[in-house]
Amino acid sequence: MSHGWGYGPGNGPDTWGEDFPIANGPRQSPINIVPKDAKYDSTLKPLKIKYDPSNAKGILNNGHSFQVDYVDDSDSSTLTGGPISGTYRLKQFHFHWGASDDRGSEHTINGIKFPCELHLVHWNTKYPSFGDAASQPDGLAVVGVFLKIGAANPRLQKVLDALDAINTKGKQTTFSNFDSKTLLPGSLDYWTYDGSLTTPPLLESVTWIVLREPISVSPAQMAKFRSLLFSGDGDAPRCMVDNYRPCQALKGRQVRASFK
Ligand SMILES: CN(C)c1nnc([C@H](N)S(N)(=O)=O)s1
Ligand SMILES: [Zn+2]
Repeated sequence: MSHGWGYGPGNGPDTWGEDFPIANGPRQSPINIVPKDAKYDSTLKPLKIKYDPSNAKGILNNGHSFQVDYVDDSDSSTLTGGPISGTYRLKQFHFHWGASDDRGSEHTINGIKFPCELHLVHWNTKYPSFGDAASQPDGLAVVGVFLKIGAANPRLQKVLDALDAINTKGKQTTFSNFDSKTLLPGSLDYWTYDGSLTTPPLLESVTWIVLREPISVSPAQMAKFRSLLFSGDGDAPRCMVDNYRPCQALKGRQVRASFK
């Protein structure tokens, strides 16, 4: 019986192409960002991010990461401007991280991996739902933020404090009144390129917006991420670590920069 995709030896990123042939497509993510090869584009607008903390609704261990889900039935939490046209609604945010501080991010900078990467997932409201948008080339916009080892980040703490309640796959709990804008760094300078979801179904529908400035995370806070399990209650415990896809070929794509 074929088990679902994951990050282990038998179901990891190198096997995903068996069930999801788009894994070898022309616009796969993540990628290695080489700042000197990125082209400054003066037509790129500043990011405009408006999040309503009351839209936060829950936090879930989905067996691959954990995600904070948002109410997305109105335009109260949106991303506009930047490289995108129109209005994209915040659907959820989640993270990818490593077993040790030398790896964990999905995107890399000059081949350098960060210990963790935050993804804020948005969908284009020109389509009726996230599901419809996810199959369109301009359907999704994901803001990526690197986490760098340093001082403890107080803005992360409410999220990390909720992890004890969702330690195994399928567990969820309410998570309300959280302003995910507080997770962003001071500068919204970004790189952008056309890419994909980094987990199956790997749909090539994402405008990636990767922020240049990382946010901080302490070693103790990283240990909290690593306290989660991929496995469900009653299963043999498997630590949730190294839940990142390796970088994919650029295949001729241009990475643009919003800054000189
Ligand atoms: C269904 N949603 C919101 C997502 N599906 N795949 C996602 C990936 N984890 S990522 N990293 O955002 O492309 S997010
Ligand atoms: Zn992600």
